[in-house]
Amino acid sequence: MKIYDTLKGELVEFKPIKEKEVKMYVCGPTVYNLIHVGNGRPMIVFDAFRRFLEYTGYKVTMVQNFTDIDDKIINKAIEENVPFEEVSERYITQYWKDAQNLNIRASNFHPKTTNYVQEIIKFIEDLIKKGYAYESNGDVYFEVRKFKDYGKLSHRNIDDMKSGARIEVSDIKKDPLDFALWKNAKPGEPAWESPWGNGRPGWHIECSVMSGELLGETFDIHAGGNDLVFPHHENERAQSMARHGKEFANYWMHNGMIKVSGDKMSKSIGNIWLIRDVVKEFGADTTKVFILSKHYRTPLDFTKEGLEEQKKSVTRVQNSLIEAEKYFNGTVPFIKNTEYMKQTINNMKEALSEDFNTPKVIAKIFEVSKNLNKAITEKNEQQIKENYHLIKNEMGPVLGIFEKNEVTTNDSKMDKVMEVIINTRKKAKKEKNYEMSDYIREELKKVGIILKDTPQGMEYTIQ
Ligand SMILES: Nc1ncnc2c1ncn2[C@@H]1O[C@H](COP(=O)(O)OP(=O)(O)OP(=O)(O)O)[C@@H](O)[C@H]1O
Ligand SMILES: [Zn+2]
Repeated sequence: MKIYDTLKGELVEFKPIKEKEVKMYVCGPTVYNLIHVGNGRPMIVFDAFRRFLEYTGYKVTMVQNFTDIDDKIINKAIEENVPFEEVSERYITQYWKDAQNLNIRASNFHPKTTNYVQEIIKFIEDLIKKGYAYESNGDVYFEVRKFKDYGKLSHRNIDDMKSGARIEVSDIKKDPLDFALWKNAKPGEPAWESPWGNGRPGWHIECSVMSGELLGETFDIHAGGNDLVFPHHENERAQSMARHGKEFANYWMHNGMIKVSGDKMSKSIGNIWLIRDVVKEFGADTTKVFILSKHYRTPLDFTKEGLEEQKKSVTRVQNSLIEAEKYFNGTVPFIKNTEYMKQTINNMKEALSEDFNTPKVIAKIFEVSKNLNKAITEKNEQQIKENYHLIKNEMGPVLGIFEKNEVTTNDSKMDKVMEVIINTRKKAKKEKNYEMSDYIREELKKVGIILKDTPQGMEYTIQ
């Protein structure tokens, strides 16, 4: 399998540290707001990548952190006049709702920064001992010039960076490039005791610590959005390599940005689309297909038109699956992989082994769905089974799409619930409990569900 490694700046052959095992770390969200489509991209892409690794026989250990202490969280807590934990816990809970709606599997570990403060302190103490960090005014800084490899991941030259205008000048740092490992707490801010006084961890250190604790000092793949390459990942790498004296992550994978009219979709710019709103309007499959139909490293323009377009194709696939199920009265019989199936599966594996080329696989799914429709029209049972199982049990699950019948599941569940309600009302009427039967009718009416007596029995309509 080949992947593009940001550090080497080229496609490279992937070789895990331990045969058939992959340990990977994905930078997770800072939990002070609801997840937007931009944050959704690494979730969707790396969930699919992990599924593919597992599909090809790797045992994967995946870690995705929650940054649950940070300036943005503190500011939100001050705004709302609540403890910072209330903000972070609220958005972690909401994260899980979004992840579940998107059919994204939980990682093996979801560590939170605040649970690793002692390990963080220890890590910083080691960096100071080794001469890579210094204390200043209750803060602790990493001394970038001491780490010879600095800039290698983001392909930047340390002297060019220094002349860059965006780095603030401060008299408490030895060098403007030095970054905070530990921040002295201002009065009233959340703080932990440390050898440097009360304070809290800087942003980058948490990922070095949690990845090291859960995956080891050197692990296979580090992933995240490409907005994190510098400074976040450059700094993570510097800290970890300075402390352990060995490579941090063997491969670096970065997804491109979701953009809106040319700008990065971002909370700070305010051009965000919440993932839950998009899933509600277009469904999880369309949201995921929209993202996976572009190669993960390229920028992707978010437009409603783009989603609408994608929804048409996705609905065609969903309908073809439903029609196949109907053809066999519910369950499409199992079939042993035929030559056609084996070849299609091999094509998929080849595409995904070439820097995770999901657009090729999505295009193939659309083609297989067309074949499925044709087979249904021609009543060719063998081909119905082949094409159906290719989508439903091979290509779909590998990417995390078309696993649930989005079109029907809710409708049929709703039918079932309504059947129970209608029967309860019937029973109430039979027992002359008119108060109860009227209550049921009126309460349903309030939410726009109208009961109607028809020659076939009681029916309902939703307004
Ligand atoms: N527009 C985007 N497109 C793709 N990935 C993104 C985008 N915005 C954030 N990410 C990724 O989402 C993950 C979670 O990031 P985080 O919560 O730190 O968001 P963020 O970068 O602070 O968002 P924002 O810029 O909206 O404040 C990271 O891997 C980050 O790279
Ligand atoms: Zn990180």
